[in-house]
Amino acid sequence: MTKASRGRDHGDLILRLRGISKQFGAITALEDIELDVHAGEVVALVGDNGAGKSTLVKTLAGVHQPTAGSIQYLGKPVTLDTPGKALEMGIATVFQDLSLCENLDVVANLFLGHELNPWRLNEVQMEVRAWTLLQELAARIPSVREPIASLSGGQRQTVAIARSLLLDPHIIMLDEPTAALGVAQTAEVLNLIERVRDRGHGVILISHNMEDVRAVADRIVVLRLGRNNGVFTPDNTHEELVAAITGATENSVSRRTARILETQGG
Ligand SMILES: Nc1ncnc2c1ncn2[C@@H]1O[C@H](COP(=O)(O)OP(=O)(O)OP(=O)(O)O)[C@@H](O)[C@H]1O
Repeated sequence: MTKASRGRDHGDLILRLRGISKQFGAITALEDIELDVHAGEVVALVGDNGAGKSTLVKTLAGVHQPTAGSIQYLGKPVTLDTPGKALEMGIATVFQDLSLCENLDVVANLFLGHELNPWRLNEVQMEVRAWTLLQELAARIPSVREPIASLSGGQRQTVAIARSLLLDPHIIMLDEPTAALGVAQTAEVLNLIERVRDRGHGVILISHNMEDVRAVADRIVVLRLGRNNGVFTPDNTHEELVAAITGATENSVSRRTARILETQGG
């Protein structure tokens, strides 16, 4: 679980996508996508409905195979054939449905699917490990013996994120982690994302909420109609982001660009 176990340093390039395209029959979901993710950074992936965010995440999660392009992972070209392979290589995904078992407690959910793990932990060891991890993440879970059904939306998201960290992934992808959460719970999840980043994981955050994105992202990658449409930082204005997302031509960015061109033109 330690950083050293995967030999990762903040700033290391973990993932590099070049020219990634994905066709579903006649539909082009992704075209010529570029994306870099470094250790210890939060890259937000934003775009309107149908922009290709889910397709890109599923491609990295080993669910979809790209039709064209290359994926470099830790400096080597890789093929992510299956979800199992992506996970094993250190690319974890927390999908929107969270895949938690309502009737099981936090410990059971954390270790669900890890039955074939090398640790072979007993109940007590699992409980200790669950507590340690949640404490490291400063997660506000009342008790690890609490069934998921009694937790809030933010706490469920926390459990799902903690579970994905058990195998110490290099990359963790979060699909709309704050959707349907209230203000306080959203703040809790955003804090958690920062702590995940501080542990040196590369975080890919999909969100429709620009406030959340601007609060935690180091870089904001905009997709539009399946293509890259700019890389921004939280220093960019809301209008600039919205313009890139919607492709609006008459907006502050286009006006500013026009002014600059006019000045340069004399
Ligand atoms: N399995 C599939 N078969 C056919 N077309 C698909 C499939 N999955 C996605 N698409 C299409 O690919 C395009 C990109 O969809 P995708 O779900 O990746 O967008 P998105 O940015 O995640 O949108 P949303 O925010 O609505 O989830 C859309 O036109 C969609 O209809």
